[in-house]
Formats: sequence, C-alpha cells, structure tokens
Amino acid sequence: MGTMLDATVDVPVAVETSKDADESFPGDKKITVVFVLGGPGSGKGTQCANIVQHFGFTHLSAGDLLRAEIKSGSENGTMIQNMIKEGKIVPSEVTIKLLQRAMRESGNDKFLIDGFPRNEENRAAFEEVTKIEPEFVLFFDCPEEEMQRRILGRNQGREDDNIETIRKRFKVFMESSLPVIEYYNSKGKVRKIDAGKPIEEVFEDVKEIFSPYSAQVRYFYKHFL
Ligand SMILES: Nc1ncnc2c1ncn2[C@@H]1O[C@H](COP(=O)(O)OP(=O)(O)OP(=O)(O)O)[C@@H](O)[C@H]1O
Ligand SMILES: Nc1ccn([C@@H]2O[C@H](COP(=O)(O)O)[C@@H](O)[C@H]2O)c(=O)n1
Ligand SMILES: [Mg+2]
Repeated sequence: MGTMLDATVDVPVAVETSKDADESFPGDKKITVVFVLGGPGSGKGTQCANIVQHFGFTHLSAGDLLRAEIKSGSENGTMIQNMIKEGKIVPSEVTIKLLQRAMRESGNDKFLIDGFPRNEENRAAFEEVTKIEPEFVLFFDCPEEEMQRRILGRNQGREDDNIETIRKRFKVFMESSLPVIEYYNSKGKVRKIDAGKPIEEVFEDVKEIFSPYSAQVRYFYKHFL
C-alpha cells in the first residue's frame, strides 16, 4: 500500500518495562509489550510465530482471542461474530479483557500483541486500563494487492476471508488503524518492515530488530535452566 511512514529501523538498545497497573493484569509485574500492526494479510501472525521460536515472547493475536471467544459460547459471541463478519472493530472493553486474561495465564513477561490496538479507542483504553506503554510497534508494510492475494489463498476457513469483507477490513485499516501507527511513529516507536517480500526475507529484517532480546534469552537459559 506504500504508506507515508518513514520510520528508520532503529535497534532498541535496552528492554524497558512497565509497572503500576490494573488490578487484574499486570499488577506490579514488570512486563514488555510489542504491538504488531499491519494490514489484513500483511503477515503478522506468520512472523509472530517465528519471533516466538527465536526470542521467547508469547504471541497474542487479538483476532484469534476474539474467534476463540465466539467458539467458547460466551454471551458476547454473537456480537463479536457479527462485527468480524463486517470487518468492524469490537469494543475495546471486550478485547482488552481477553488480552489481560491471556497475558496473566501465559506466565510470561514478554508479549507480542498482534492486531491490537486497531483504532484510537483500543489504544487509549489499553493504556488507561493497563498503564502499559509498548516497547515499540512492529509495523508490517505491505501493498494492498499482495495482502488481498495472501488472504484469498489462506484457506483457514475464516468467515472474514471473502472479498466483500476483505474490502471492508482494508477500509477500516486505512481509516482507523493507520492513524494509530502514525501516533506511535510521532513518538519514535515504530519499526517499519517491508512485508511484501518472501517470508524468510521479512524475518531477516525482523531478527535485526529483535536481536537485543536474543541476548536476554541466552542469559535466561544459562542462569535459570
Ligand atoms: N511474506 C509472505 N509472503 C507470502 N505469503 C505470506 C507471507 N507472509 C505470510 N504469508 C501468507 O499469507 C497469509 C496471511 O498471513 P498471516 O495470517 O500471517 O497474516 P496476518 O497479518 O496475520 O493477517 P490477518 O490480519 O488477516 O490475521 C497466510 O496464508 C501466510 O502463510
Ligand atoms: N483489536 C482487534 C482485533 C481484531 N478485531 C476483529 O477481528 C477481526 C480479525 O482480526 P485479525 O487481526 O485476525 O485479522 C478484525 O477484522 C476485527 O473484526 C477487533 O475487533 N479488534
Ligand atoms: Mg493474523
């Protein structure tokens, strides 16, 4: 899609942490959060799986959590299902509760939060409730035609992977999600990746950004296992 963002890819020099938070999560636990953003089909889930393998993060996809909530038969299930079919963004309260629960249950302190925050309401509510500032925002920048091609070839049975909903999701991304990325860009927090390349090449770029965390993982294995 060729966005207007021109963030340079700086390698973070230290792992910052967040504290003082909501009763339910994280409490006084220090945690690291990386928001993983990008258009529908840009490869967020694919690259998160790679990052988990190499850098010891827990991957939480907001979309996956919402789909699991539908399957669980929750009272919000029908509302969530209807919103997803329309490519709309579910109220923050619902998504944040699911994220907090998954973070708490993971037992980890490093999270990739994929597909969240999706709009200004998501962003402000998460900050307000958890008091967590992301370490940085990993932004997968990919041309729209390529994202569409990937989604139509995905074959995971998702109810929103049809051309009508895909168009709505692209519109929501441009109108509601890009402004969130621009917000973080203005704070110097965006690490932009060219996501139009093959999976392995994209991961080479991702690895550079996460390399400070591999030293941490090595230290953990050496001293605690
Ligand atoms: N760099 C790539 N080149 C080609 N295909 C890719 C690439 N990255 C991911 N894919 C494929 O594209 C499809 C979409 O990828 P993925 O599910 O990771 O995207 P996503 O950003 O999580 O999408 P969504 O926002 O819809 O959840 C998958 O079938 C995946 O295998
Ligand atoms: N913060 C979010 C994230 C997702 N949704 C809804 O889920 C759909 C699928 O999300 P993916 O990240 O898996 O593509 C998305 O189109 C939204 O309907 C949401 O509401 N809020
Ligand atoms: Mg995904």
